[in-house]
Amino acid sequence: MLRNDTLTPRNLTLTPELHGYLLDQGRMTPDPLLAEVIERTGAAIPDQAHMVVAPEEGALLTFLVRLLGARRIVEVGTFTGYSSLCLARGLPADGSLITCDVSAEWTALAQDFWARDGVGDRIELRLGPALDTLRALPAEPHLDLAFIDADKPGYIGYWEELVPRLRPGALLLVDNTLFSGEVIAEQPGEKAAAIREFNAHARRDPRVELVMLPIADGLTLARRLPSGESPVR
Ligand SMILES: C[S@@+](CC[C@H](N)C(=O)[O-])C[C@H]1O[C@@H](n2cnc3c(N)ncnc32)[C@H](O)[C@@H]1O
Repeated sequence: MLRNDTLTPRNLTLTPELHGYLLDQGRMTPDPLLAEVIERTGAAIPDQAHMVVAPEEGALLTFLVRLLGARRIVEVGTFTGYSSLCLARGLPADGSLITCDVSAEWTALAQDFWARDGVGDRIELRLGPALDTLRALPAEPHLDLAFIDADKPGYIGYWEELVPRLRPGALLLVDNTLFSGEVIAEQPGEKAAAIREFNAHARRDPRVELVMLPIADGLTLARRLPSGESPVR
């Protein structure tokens, strides 16, 4: 068994300059519409603007949708629509994204951006507590990808509704799973404690295999195992 102190973290501190280089060289710099989402969110909702996913994470969402050839997606946590745009842009013309939120005010901004991007017809906004929306979805496995990025104490409930609805091989992505590093604090705050409980819950789940990436605030990728397939680890 490898001791923890023999594992050297390889992660870099991203200075603004290095972050700019990463976005540029990875072709992940927000295009004018995505940049406008960031700017208008900052102007309209300055206290909450940090909730928009990072540009590199948004680019990864589009990439994964395309990689999987995903056609049916569910998102929990719309806000002003940045991640929805990234997900919808990866969909084929007949693909669909259902996105859940409780705020009519914040998602009004999102709807404007989607329409202007030409992906509005692929996105269905469902307003109301996400748990109710997820419970109303068909129970059988039909989703190719799902993304959780909403209230942290709700994560386990969202996971439990989404995992059975994933097709074999489908991906469930979960945001903020390192929660600014607070997940390992001795006395984590309420949200970090909820994420820690969620992480332990996901880690024990035999229906999926997992990786956790230190991108942005931490992103967990869970792949629904086809029946008879064992996790690689
Ligand atoms: C972190 S933000 C989502 C950010 C978004 N993914 C983006 O890239 O801009 C979380 C969102 O979850 C929504 N939310 C909070 N509690 C919710 C609930 N119980 N059901 C549905 N949405 C909820 C909030 O209104 C907020 O817009």
